[in-house]
Amino acid sequence: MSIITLNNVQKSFGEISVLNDVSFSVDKGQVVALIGASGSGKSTALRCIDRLEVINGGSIEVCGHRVDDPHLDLRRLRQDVGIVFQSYNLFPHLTIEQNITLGPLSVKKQPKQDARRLAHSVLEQVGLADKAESYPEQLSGGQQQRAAIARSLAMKPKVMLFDEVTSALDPKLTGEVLRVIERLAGSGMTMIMVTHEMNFARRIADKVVFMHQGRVHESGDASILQQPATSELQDFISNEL
Ligand SMILES: Nc1ncnc2c1ncn2[C@@H]1O[C@H](COP(=O)(O)OP(=O)(O)OP(=O)(O)O)[C@@H](O)[C@H]1O
Repeated sequence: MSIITLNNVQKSFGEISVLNDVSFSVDKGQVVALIGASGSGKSTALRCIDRLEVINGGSIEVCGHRVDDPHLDLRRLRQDVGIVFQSYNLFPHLTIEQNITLGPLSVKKQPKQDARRLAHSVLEQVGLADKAESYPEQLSGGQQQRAAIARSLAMKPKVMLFDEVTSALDPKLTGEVLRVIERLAGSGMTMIMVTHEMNFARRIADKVVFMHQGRVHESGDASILQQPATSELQDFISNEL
């Protein structure tokens, strides 16, 4: 059963058409790798799913929310959809625990004790149980990114969107973050990840969506990375490896 559906999505910035007739769906529990060259529209597609961008045509449905509906309840959408970016966006003046409890306290109005308990459980999940009292600047990039993932998880999202979350990290820190994402995928979380980590995509993606010039050019299970049907995907993979 699909939990995310994009149907003929169009998105332009002024005169520039960035997404053309983009359609794909994600089933509950599926891990989707969204791949493609720089500028092919991957981040824009992800941002449209969370209504950080408003689409110009087509439709998007996520966890039962019609994202293109002008009367969409944004707060409810954002509770169901967690999104993590390349830049961790943690508040520098708050401890890791305070960063994580902010959403549960202010959006979900959870009692403080419950929010703290939750923070410790999600920090444990990402291997940062001992960093609750630290400030972001005291953490490595990989640790900050894992804290950002924990912050998203504290909102108990039904789906997670990852936008090139390891692009700013060196290989060792990248590995730490990918292991957290892999564990999350193993626990049944539905996710879309925009990634340039082809080996990672090959290992954990149930479905690969290859974008080229604002269109879904090829999609299928991870075997398309081994045997691409189109020369564009073939070229892309050769350049990435
Ligand atoms: N807010 C914006 N205003 C104008 N143009 C934009 C905006 N956001 C994205 N674009 C343009 O849309 C196109 C697609 O960008 P997008 O970031 O979605 O690509 P991408 O595939 O994620 O690339 P990358 O791998 O480099 O992040 C690019 O040409 C970009 O310049």
